[in-house]
Amino acid sequence: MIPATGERAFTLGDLERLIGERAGAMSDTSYTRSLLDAGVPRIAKKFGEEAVEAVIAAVEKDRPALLSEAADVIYHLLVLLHAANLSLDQVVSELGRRTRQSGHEEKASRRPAT
Ligand SMILES: N=c1c2ncn([C@@H]3O[C@H](COP(=O)(O)OP(=O)(O)OP(=O)(O)O)[C@@H](O)[C@H]3O)c2ncn1[C@@H]1O[C@H](COP(=O)(O)O)[C@@H](O)[C@H]1O
Repeated sequence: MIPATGERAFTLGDLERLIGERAGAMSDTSYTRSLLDAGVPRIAKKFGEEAVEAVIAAVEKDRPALLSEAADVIYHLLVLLHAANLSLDQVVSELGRRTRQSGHEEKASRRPAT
């Protein structure tokens, strides 16, 4: 059950559940459903466009725009994961696995030191 505004903090898990629910709606009433109908390549393209818009906002130091574009990026990523049959839990598990070493260590382990 997704909380009403003010009941408790909204979470990414809530958004993932909402996306799963809206996947069962009609495309004329749900943007989520219309994205899913368009397929993974189209959703991936939308995700990329939103990411570029976030990049532009960051480079222009437009914090309100970056906040808004970051929300668009996360929403479209969760729709993309849903379409690819991957869950937020799986992504979080992968992030958890990575906490065993720093990003610098991980990168260094990919190629011989020069
Ligand atoms: N968080 C979001 C969310 N963020 C962004 N968007 C939509 O993403 C779209 C991106 O806008 P753009 O202007 O970049 O793209 P566009 O011009 O509309 O699309 P194209 O012409 O490029 O295809 C807009 O239609 C936004 O409304 C979202 N749509 C839905 N949600 C969440 O999903 C829930 C279910 O939505 P529906 O599936 O539409 O009921 C909503 O209640 C929200 O919680």
